[in-house]
Amino acid sequence: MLGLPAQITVALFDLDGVLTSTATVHSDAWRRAFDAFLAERSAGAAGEDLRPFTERDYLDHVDGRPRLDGVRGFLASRGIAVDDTVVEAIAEAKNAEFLATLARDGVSAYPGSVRYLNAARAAGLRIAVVTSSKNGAAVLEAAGLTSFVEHRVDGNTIVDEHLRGKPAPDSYLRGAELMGVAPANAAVFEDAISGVQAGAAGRFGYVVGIDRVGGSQAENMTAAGADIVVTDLDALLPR
Ligand SMILES: O=P(O)(O)OC[C@H]1O[C@@H](O)[C@H](O)[C@@H](O)[C@@H]1O
Repeated sequence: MLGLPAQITVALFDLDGVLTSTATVHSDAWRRAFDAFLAERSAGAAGEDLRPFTERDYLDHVDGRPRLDGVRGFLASRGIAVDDTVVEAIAEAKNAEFLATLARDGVSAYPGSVRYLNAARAAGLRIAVVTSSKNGAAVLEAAGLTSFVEHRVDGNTIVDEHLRGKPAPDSYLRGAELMGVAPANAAVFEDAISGVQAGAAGRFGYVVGIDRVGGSQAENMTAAGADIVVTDLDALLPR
């Protein structure tokens, strides 16, 4: 059904970059927050790489991961050690940037994803959202997608329930549990390598990679465990 194996009864969708075009809003907010930090730290300790934040940095260290994991992962990749107060300050600066853009520009859902959600609902495929973002509820609401979703696991659930963030499978496993199905009966839809890794680690029945960036992303998704890679969910709908 809908491009998925017959045993799949539940669809677990990541949100930013899968259903809504907010991955770039996150990525821009991160760039502004990290670049302000890097510029200010111009006289860093030896071995620190203080060059500006790049799209590659986002994809490798931040994309799909909970907010604080993203800060820690990126700083570690640059050889920068800071205490928790600094980690939290960068995270807060990023969130302020993200919320400001959201308030200014709103949120748009990918038309192909909305078509897929409607087709899924019509076909009786049950729907949950599994996102690392603490802004998941607000983004779903702003995009007009809340009513499609039976359960939501988000960045707040991850903190409250002490789950490990993606690339660990915990948040997806919690999604399947809330939906009352085994991982083998659920499909994971992801645009981040960390999320594809989470789907593969949880032994989900099918892992769909959505390549929104091009370049080597599709190849990297396959290597991370995606069963199929498409550039839009539309590609899974009957022609
Ligand atoms: O800062 P938030 O809204 O809690 O989001 C955390 C992460 O959520 C993920 O969904 C995004 O892919 C990341 O870019 C983002 O950093």
